[in-house]
Amino acid sequence: MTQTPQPPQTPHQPRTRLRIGPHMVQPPVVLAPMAGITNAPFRTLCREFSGGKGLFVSEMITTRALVERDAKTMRLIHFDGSEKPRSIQLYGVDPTTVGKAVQMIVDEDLADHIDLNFGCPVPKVTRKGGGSALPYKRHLLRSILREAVTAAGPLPVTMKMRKGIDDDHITFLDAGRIAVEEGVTAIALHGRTAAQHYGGTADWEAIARLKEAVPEIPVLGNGDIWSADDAVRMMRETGCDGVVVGRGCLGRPWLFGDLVAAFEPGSGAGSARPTLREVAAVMRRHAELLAEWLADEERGVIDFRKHVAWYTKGFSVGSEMRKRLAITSSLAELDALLAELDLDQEWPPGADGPRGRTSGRNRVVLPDGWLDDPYDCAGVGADAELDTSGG
Ligand SMILES: Cc1cc2nc3c(=O)[nH]c(=O)nc-3n(C[C@H](O)[C@H](O)[C@H](O)COP(=O)(O)O)c2cc1C
Repeated sequence: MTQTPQPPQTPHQPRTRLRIGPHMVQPPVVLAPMAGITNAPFRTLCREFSGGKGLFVSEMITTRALVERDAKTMRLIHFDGSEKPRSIQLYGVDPTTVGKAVQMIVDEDLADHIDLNFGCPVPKVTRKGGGSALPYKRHLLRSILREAVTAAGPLPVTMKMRKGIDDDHITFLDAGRIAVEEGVTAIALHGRTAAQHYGGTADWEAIARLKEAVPEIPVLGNGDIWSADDAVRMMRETGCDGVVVGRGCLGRPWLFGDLVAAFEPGSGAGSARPTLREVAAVMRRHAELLAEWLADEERGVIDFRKHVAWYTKGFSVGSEMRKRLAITSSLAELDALLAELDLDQEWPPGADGPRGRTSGRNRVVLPDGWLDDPYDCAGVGADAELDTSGG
């Protein structure tokens, strides 16, 4: 893919490796777990661009569905044979169920790394005290981490969280200390509160503060990395040990190649600027991988539809064609439509920068009295696990 040359790296080269338990992640770049997105096909695409370097976290798996061996969940935990380490993200609200899910992963050799999600801001979940509302209850957080780490044995357990519920109820520093005390291996911090949802800009200063507060373990910074330069800058500015990249990869899996290159000393790497022809080839591959994974071409192509707008962002494709692309249900149909595009278009400057969810929200819906006492022994109902839309 066409590269735009960049100035050489400054002498302040950020660290180039990250240890997650026994796993060396080199360079220290992690694909953020994204429900409905980071399934095995998408991880494969990103790995193809990164040359296999980096860490690629699965979609969020709810612990109850896992222990109940729900059929869809069992498919979601599928890893390609070449994925090493296999990194799975769990979301659970009940310490016992989380422990059982982790035990199952260990006993059945389902993964090599477990990440726990405490960042989900959706009202359906926070209303019950789950997701990003949960770390406010320090004892419950501690119990979940303890059960997970104990059951995991030698498998590293990491956690991913937001800054807190809102600016008046910040939890990440307490949660970080609790995580260290309970033997968590690394922490990823998305520099937003639940109240911010995806609005505003991520607070990288909070990442720096967490790094100071938990010097014992690696801190991974997350939020608003849209280019490889952003990743390098976040590491420099915050002192974090690695970066977690989410929305920047939507419809842009080649960003992973840029990220890896940016950490290769003296690479002078730039950013991939694919033509629409190159983008179309990636779209075709993505749809094909989904069809193979689902063992059903129609379902695969239908699942691919959500990616169309991200892949074509900024290109002159026309709203009519975008609509037609978003209702395809076979690879042949997709091929025919892609062939109709003006494939010689250069990468449009407008396609850099933010993409995916960007909206804010002001109020976090919580259970009655949730904020009264951070140290009570609150539990959270199993229905707080019902939502699977992620983080
Ligand atoms: C579509 C979508 C799904 C997500 N699903 C999850 C998830 O399952 N687990 C999780 O911890 N975070 C999830 N997130 C949050 C991301 O992992 C990440 O923290 C967030 O997007 C901020 O990083 P970014 O600015 O690089 O996108 C999701 C985000 C998006 C946009």
